Amino acid sequence: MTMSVADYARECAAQGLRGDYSVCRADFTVAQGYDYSTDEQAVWRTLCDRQTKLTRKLAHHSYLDGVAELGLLDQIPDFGAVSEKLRKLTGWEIVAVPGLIPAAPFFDHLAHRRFPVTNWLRTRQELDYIVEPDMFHDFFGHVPALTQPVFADFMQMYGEKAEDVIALGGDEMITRLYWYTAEYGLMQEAGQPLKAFGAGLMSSFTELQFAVESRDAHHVAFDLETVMRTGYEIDKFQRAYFVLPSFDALRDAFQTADMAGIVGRNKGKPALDLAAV
Ligand SMILES: C[C@H](O)[C@H](O)[C@H]1CNc2nc(N)[nH]c(=O)c2N1
Ligand SMILES: N[C@@H](Cc1ccccc1)C(=O)O
Ligand SMILES: [Fe+2]
Repeated sequence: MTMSVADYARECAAQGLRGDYSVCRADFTVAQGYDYSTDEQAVWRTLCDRQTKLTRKLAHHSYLDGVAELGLLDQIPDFGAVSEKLRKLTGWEIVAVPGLIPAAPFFDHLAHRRFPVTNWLRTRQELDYIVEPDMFHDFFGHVPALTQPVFADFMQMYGEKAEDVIALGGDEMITRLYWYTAEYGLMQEAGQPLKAFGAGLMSSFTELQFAVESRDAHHVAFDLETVMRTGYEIDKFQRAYFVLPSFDALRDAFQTADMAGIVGRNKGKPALDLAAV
């Protein structure tokens, strides 16, 4: 692992990130510490109610199938109980983290079928959008699809491949790929208008609508190498969203990619300007 918890804690504090990294284990996990206030429980229910009305209409069926399977969004999830359920369905579990964690430990968790979920919740002032991942994003956005066997396998493979790419020096490139697919991807669905696929869209009231429905949203056809060259910002609406033809197309692109070639060609080059793609 390239970064120590202490160094990362200093970096996050300097950037104004909200998590308490002082209590992290070496793999960046913490105890969930289930002691949420009644006000936080109310914020959780409000978030779920508002967002479920949107996802019903705008989310890809692969996500909605997961929500149906996972059920129960009426209170802040107990990570232990959810993990028990997931373990039976797909062999995944969720682990608590204090917030954003570095790419290497993040992908190592995925490779071992553990999904990191932040243990704190956004405030009432951030119902529409928050600039860093919180529990609502991590749980509501990412966890439902982990109940689906094909997706569950894909996410583990993602973690494994990512570790290979990081070893080649491509940590920025693999992070962009994750960003523009798992976080902000759009996906086509037979006989349907364009749908949202990425978790960063599922958890934001305003960006979900913008990305899928706004005429100002810039949509670009998915191309793996282009994605891996395209820079991003985590705290603003995305300047472009890549459109995936299907889940199978994503998996195939991933499986057949010549990652060593891509990294070799692009390492050290400046990120692509989104206005140009
Ligand atoms: C891999 C890439 O950096 C990506 O944005 C990861 C990093 N760390 C994370 N950490 C948390 N808690 N949640 C996330 O969604 C991510 N995403
Ligand atoms: N912007 C997302 C949260 C998020 C931040 C950073 C990275 C990924 C997701 C939301 O409002 O829910
Ligand atoms: Fe995320």
